[in-house]
Amino acid sequence: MSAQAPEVLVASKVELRYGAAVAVKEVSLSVRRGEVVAVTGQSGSGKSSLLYCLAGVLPVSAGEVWFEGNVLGELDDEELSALRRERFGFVFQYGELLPELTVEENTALPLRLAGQRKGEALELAGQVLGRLGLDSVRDRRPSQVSGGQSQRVAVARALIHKPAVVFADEPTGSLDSANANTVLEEFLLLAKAQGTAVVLVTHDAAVAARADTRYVMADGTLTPEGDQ
Ligand SMILES: Nc1ncnc2c1ncn2[C@@H]1O[C@H](COP(=O)(O)OP(=O)(O)OP(=O)(O)O)[C@@H](O)[C@H]1O
Repeated sequence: MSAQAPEVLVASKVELRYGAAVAVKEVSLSVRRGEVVAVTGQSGSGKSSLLYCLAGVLPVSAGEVWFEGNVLGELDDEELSALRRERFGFVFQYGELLPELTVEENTALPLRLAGQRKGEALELAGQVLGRLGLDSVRDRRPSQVSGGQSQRVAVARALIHKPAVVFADEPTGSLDSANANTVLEEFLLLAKAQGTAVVLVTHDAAVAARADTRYVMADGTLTPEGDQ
């Protein structure tokens, strides 16, 4: 990744409190176009809380998150939803596919939500699924595919609309290590190919090792790896 790539997401002294408890403490971070950033740390250290702040899912208690020239906290609900839908992608531990839709329909969902016609959306979904080796399962429901296939579908859905940033919370945490490695590799290759930045939360050092930049979260504080 080029050091010259522009910043797409910048957090400045972000804090998140749940009542009196401070889960994220004065975290500053910048993510460049196409950069893969990993955040590791023990359970309860605040990784997921930080991810939700960066993605505009939870409002910050203090500080600011900047994305494409906007402060997330200054957008109204409609603007924020549109931004999350169109410019961000999400992958979670268990894929979180919609059970009543086929693999292909699940993948096409972000394009459909952005108003793209069904035929075009499904065609693009078919292409992405093909790149991830999922041609043979495109008409199946999520309950009829394996765990690894299901996570690949989640990856396809997160990337299909070419978002600026994908937020991934333990994206391979439900897979065995061989499967996790392959899915992660395909995920990061596809993201790189389209210039999508990835913010990856994981407790797994082997997963974090694939990132361009690594941070460690401890007790709500974020530190570049090696600086502890
Ligand atoms: N909705 C909530 N209300 C109150 N406290 C919360 C809430 N969500 C998380 N916490 C607390 O905030 C702290 C950080 O939690 P968070 O889930 O961000 O950690 P994490 O590093 O992602 O953990 P894990 O690796 O186990 O998912 C923990 O002490 C947790 O108990």
